[in-house]
Amino acid sequence: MSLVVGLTGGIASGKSTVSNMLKEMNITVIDADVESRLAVQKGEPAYRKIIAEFGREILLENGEIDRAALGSIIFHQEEKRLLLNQIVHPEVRRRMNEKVKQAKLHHEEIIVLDIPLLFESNLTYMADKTLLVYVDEEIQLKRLMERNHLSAAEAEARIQSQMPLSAKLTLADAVINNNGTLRETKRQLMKILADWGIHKE
Ligand SMILES: CC(C)(COP(=O)(O)OP(=O)(O)OC[C@H]1O[C@@H](n2cnc3c(N)ncnc32)[C@H](O)[C@@H]1O)[C@@H](O)C(=O)NCCC(=O)NCCS
Ligand SMILES: Nc1ncnc2c1ncn2[C@@H]1O[C@H](COP(=O)(O)OP(=O)(O)OP(=O)(O)O)[C@@H](O)[C@H]1O
Repeated sequence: MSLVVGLTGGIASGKSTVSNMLKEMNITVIDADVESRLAVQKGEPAYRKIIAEFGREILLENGEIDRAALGSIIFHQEEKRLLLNQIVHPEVRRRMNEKVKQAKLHHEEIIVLDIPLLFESNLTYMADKTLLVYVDEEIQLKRLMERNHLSAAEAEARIQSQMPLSAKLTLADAVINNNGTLRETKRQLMKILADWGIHKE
């Protein structure tokens, strides 16, 4: 019976960093952000719905979604964000469920679902355990600004579009404090996996 772990956090809290550590241990990670990108590619059902709702001004020259343009809309207008979520999230859930099914057929010891909005979208039913990657807000803001080359206002708008990380602390089964070094994050990850009966090098 596979252990299904819902990995979550906040934007730029370190989910992908932890996901990469898990992949290095040959653990299957199913990434909601990756599935979300695939779901909105040209020709996909969600692609047509997004154009119908947001217009062709959110397209690049090559006809693909201009992610920066769409982001600048939805991270500043809640009703537009909810509209996009209604279009994209069902497709993401469908695609992830398919991949979970495939992974379970291979009787994998552990399957990790990297879902940024695990708690916001009430998706904890998909997982046996939830693992939060926590970071202090000022570090989160700094890392997001540096990674995405965003202004403080733009980064803050993205952070404010999610449940505060402090509120997620009480919801998760386990927490990795990612304020420190990668080495410290890895050590916490290995201990949590071991506590859950998953022993990796
Ligand atoms: C708005 C979009 C086009 C911006 O694309 P961009 O490449 O800049 O960001 P990316 O997709 O890599 O997301 C980066 C992070 O932003 C946060 N985020 C993305 N979408 C949302 C959302 N609807 N609500 C809150 N936070 C979000 C997540 O922490 C995510 O990890 C894209 O995020 C999108 O299509 N979002 C809607 C689908 C969604 O909710 N995805 C996130 C979880 S499935
Ligand atoms: N412990 C750490 N020390 C220093 N930098 C870190 C640490 N953890 C993550 N980072 C950096 O912070 C940024 C955000 O990390 P990461 O991309 O893993 O976050 P995320 O939660 O996956 O973000 P998103 O919500 O956008 O998917 C990246 O540039 C990453 O290299």
